[in-house]
Amino acid sequence: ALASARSDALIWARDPEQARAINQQHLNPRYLPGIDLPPALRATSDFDAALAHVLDGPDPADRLIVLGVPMAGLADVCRRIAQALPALGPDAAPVHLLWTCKGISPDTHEWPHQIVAQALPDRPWLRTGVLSGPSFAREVAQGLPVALTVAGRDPDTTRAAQAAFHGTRARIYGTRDVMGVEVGGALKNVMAIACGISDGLRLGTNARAALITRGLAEIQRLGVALGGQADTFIGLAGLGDLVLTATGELSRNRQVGVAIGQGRTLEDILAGGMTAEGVRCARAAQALGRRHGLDLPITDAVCGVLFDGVAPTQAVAALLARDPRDE
Ligand SMILES: NC(=O)C1=CN([C@@H]2O[C@H](COP(=O)(O)OP(=O)(O)OC[C@H]3O[C@@H](n4cnc5c(N)ncnc54)[C@H](OP(=O)(O)O)[C@@H]3O)[C@@H](O)[C@H]2O)C=CC1
Ligand SMILES: O=C(CO)COP(=O)(O)O
Repeated sequence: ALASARSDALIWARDPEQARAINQQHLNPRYLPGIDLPPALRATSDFDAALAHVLDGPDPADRLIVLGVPMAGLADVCRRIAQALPALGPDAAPVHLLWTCKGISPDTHEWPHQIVAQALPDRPWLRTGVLSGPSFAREVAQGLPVALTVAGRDPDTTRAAQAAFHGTRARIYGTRDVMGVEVGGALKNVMAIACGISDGLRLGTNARAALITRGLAEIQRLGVALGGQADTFIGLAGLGDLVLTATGELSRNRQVGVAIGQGRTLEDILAGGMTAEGVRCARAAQALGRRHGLDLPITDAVCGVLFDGVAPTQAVAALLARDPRDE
């Protein structure tokens, strides 16, 4: 998206072959086959060179890094940034660092902003935030319109992201609610698995709408308990991304659910190495809910099916048999 409107967008890929394909053929055959990338987009597999490119740009007000790695790679990439970024003085122009990952650490139950803060402490010139919302990568790469939320504690960060993407096909809304945006992004993946299971079982569109609506209530319940703002969950990073992922055929989390509903095993589905963040974060969401004394029945049902051998039909029956309650 950035390279569609600016000539200075540089992508770093750890695989030199991928960087070469982007530079020479303007293609990303592994992840976005068949899509022509903007000719202005350049790539490198040299991490230090990528960081130098950010620091040496002509406009010091324009230093922006977007981390597009999955949760499993976030700490690692942040540590590399910590090693490679020189210490800048207190008067240095800020460097804005955004991440796109959606999830919770399965081991430590940490959120992305906590992982980033731990890996990159004591750098007042580094301003951080999360970029999230309904955004299938393939559609963004095709130049189709997309609206996203950027959340950062410092308004400079949201402004920097909005300015960087202005003039592209991506429209960015700002908020300060980092926690709410991260909870929305992580939990919608769990709900997308639930909707996929329902659709794989051919339970119909009424059931899907029920799961989306009650799933949103569950996401909001956890998000507010963790300090997020209730309104965030009816925005792009909440309802927007939930609707997209629970219903859109491009969603990998939804695809996992559909395959399970059709009778395949999780091991078999993930054997190809597909990133489905909802699988990795469902248990952590469940644990956080329990710690806060919250009722998260859909998350519990997804965990039961994914990890505890509960049959999908049995999980549906258990959800329907819960005691009646007020909406
Ligand atoms: N795909 C989408 O439509 C969207 C994804 N997201 C979120 O963004 C995050 C990234 O998703 P996505 O791009 O789809 O993930 P993919 O797994 O498809 O791609 C990840 C990219 O990150 C690289 N990578 C993975 N681990 C590391 C690491 N430890 N160090 C360096 N590079 C690494 C991969 O490199 P290599 O090929 O060498 O393995 C690959 O280039 C996820 O949390 C996802 O939920 C958010 C919005 C939309
Ligand atoms: O987060 C996404 C769209 O906003 C991508 O969803 P999947 O990870 O389920 O493909």
